[in-house]
Amino acid sequence: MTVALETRNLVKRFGAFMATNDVSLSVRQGARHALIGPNGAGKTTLINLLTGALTPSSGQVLLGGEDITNLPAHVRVGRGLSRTFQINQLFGDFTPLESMMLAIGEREGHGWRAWKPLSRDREVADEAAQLLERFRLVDTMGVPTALLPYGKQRLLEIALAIATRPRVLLLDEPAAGVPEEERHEVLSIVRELPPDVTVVLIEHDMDLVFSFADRISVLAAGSLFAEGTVEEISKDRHVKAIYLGEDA
Ligand SMILES: Nc1ncnc2c1ncn2[C@@H]1O[C@H](COP(=O)(O)OP(=O)(O)OP(=O)(O)O)[C@@H](O)[C@H]1O
Repeated sequence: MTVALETRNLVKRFGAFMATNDVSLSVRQGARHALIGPNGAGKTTLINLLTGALTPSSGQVLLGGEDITNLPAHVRVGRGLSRTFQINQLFGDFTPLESMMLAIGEREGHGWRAWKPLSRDREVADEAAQLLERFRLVDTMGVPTALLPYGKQRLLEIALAIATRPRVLLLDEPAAGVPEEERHEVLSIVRELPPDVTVVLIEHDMDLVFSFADRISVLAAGSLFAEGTVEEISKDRHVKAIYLGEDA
C-alpha cells in the first residue's frame, strides 16, 4: 500500500488546550478518505496543520513519504497538496472558463500578464475544456461566477483545485450550503476523479460521507478515535455514541 499523506504523533496546542492530540493518520494513495467527528473535534485544525496554515506544536506531516512539516503552505501546493475552502473565494466577475484558464496558466508559471496570449494557447484551452466538462460546467462556462447556482460555484472551486494537479486534495465541507438535490452531484464527481488524486474530505452530512468514502477516520476531542471502512464505522457502537448519536 502506498501512503499518500501521513501524520506522525501530530500535536497542536492553543495555550493549555490540545486541539490535536497525538494524531497519527495514514491516507493511502487513491483513497476517498473522510474525516469526521463532532463539533470542535479538531477536524479543521488538522486540515490546517496538513496544509501549513498552522504550525504543529510537535509531530510530523509527510506527503508521499517526504517530510513537509516545516514547508510553507504555497510550497506544499507546489508539491501536490491542494485544498478548497469552506468560504467562497471565487472571483465573481470571472467566468468559469476565465478562472480555469488562469488557474492552469498559473500552474504553468505564466502568471497574470500572460493571461491574454494564454487564451490563444491551444493546450491550455483544451485542458480547461476537459476540466469544465468533467465538472459539468460546460453549459455555464461563459456565465459570471457570481451568477452561478451555488452548487456550480462549489464545483468550480474543486475544479480549480484540480487544475493545480494535486496528488492530494483536501476538501473542507465542499457541499456546505449546497441545496440537497445538488449535494450528491458535487461529491459523486469528486469520487470519480482519477485514482492518482487522493481525496481527504471533512463533511458533516453522514449520508454524503457514507456514499463517498472508502475509509473513515473519526476524531474526538483532538484524538483519532476510530478508523475503518464505511461498514465498520457505521456499525461501531462507540462512534455512534460520540458522533452519530448526536444526530439521532
Ligand atoms: N486559534 C485557536 N485558538 C484557540 N482555540 C482554537 C483555535 N482554533 C481552534 N480552537 C479550538 O480547537 C478545537 C477544535 O476546533 P476545530 O475548528 O478544529 O474543530 P472542528 O472539528 O473543525 O469543529 P467544527 O466541526 O465545529 O468545524 C475547538 O475547541 C476550538 O475552539
